[in-house]
Amino acid sequence: MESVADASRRISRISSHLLPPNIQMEGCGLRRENCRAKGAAPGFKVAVLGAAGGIGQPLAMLMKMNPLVSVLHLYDVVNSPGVTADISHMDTGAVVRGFLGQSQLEDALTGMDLVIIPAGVPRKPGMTRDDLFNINAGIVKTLCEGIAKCCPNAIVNLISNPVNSTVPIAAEVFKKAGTFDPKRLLGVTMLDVVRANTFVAEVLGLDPRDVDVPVVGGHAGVTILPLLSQVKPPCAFNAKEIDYLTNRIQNGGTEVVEAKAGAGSATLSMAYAAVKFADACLRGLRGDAGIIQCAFVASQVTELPFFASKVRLGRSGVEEVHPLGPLNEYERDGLEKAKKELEASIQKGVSFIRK
Ligand SMILES: NC(=O)c1ccc[n+]([C@@H]2O[C@H](COP(=O)([O-])OP(=O)(O)OC[C@H]3O[C@@H](n4cnc5c(N)ncnc54)[C@H](O)[C@@H]3O)[C@@H](O)[C@H]2O)c1
Ligand SMILES: O=C(O)C[C@H](O)C(=O)O
Repeated sequence: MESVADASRRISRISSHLLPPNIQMEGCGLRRENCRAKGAAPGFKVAVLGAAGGIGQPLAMLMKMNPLVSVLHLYDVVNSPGVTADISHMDTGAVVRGFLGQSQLEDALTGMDLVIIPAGVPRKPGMTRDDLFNINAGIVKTLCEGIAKCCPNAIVNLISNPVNSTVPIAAEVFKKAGTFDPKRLLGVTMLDVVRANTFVAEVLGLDPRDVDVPVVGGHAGVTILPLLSQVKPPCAFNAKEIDYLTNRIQNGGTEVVEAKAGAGSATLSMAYAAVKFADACLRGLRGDAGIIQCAFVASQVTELPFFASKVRLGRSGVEEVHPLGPLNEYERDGLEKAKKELEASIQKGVSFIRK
């Protein structure tokens, strides 16, 4: 089996050119460095950390297809050379470079505009997201230390679970490094919105693309709070529908974990949601107006320091955190339950760094 050191050397060779790592062309007398490619076209530089994983691979593929991306860095502690070689053959504009192992983390991050983090272990049946804390907290800490050092102005999209704790961990790492900008740290809760749109559309008999359900709070169990009273297009649900939809949206992740029966959690729908969210962040960075998405961010919308709600994205990241709007009694009850659990998860993340 190839050692990490050998694989590192191999990926360095592959990554040392702006051209994709296609086969060596000496056989026909042409070396890669003699090709006429001038390097990356204008666009954003994006890194995916955990790029060889279940989410990372389809996410990397979809980001390679995004016309706003000019450079795509794929980092993982295993298998990134293969994923990089594979994706680099796609005939889209982004130049792809691979990075393997901690020794290449800084190169992976330097100069990035957006860093997407799906690194970490997923759930198995019977586990909660919080059961992932012990492993994923350390992974997120290390990666965020790298971001603070190498690309402190990058927008960070944090996917690794438990999001309700990993976002506070990231914030504490950045505070310690003196680089924390609350506008640039976003926990990705887009999958909850994607699921909510799908399930609500099913109940209403609509096309999910025409449905918009705000989902606020956090990203675990009762902290996932769909605001069904604010669905667009405006509609009414009966009590049975509200119970069914709220439970299904809150337990959508568990539904997938159980169906995968030990083979991990949502990867494909998550990659789709992550790319939808990353694309919104990039359009905001480009200066597009009126880009609103839900995300778990530093917030004053409740008394908690972090909360998921609608945010307006722009050139500096989160430019405005929207208030929750009018809630009905069912949602007000849900909000109290969500806040109780969220407070403990946030505190757990903060203590992990401050201890
Ligand atoms: N926010 C959400 O909505 C959401 C949705 C789905 C999954 N998730 C979470 O995303 C995470 C990844 O899920 P997955 O299914 O892709 O898991 P996976 O095990 O398939 O992939 C994780 C990848 O992370 C890599 N990794 C581990 N340690 C690393 C490190 N220190 N640096 C860089 N990479 C490292 C692994 O090598 C692996 O390739 C899990 O924590 C999961 O719970 C979040
Ligand atoms: O459920 C999980 O563990 C993964 C993810 O958070 C999800 O919502 O699918």
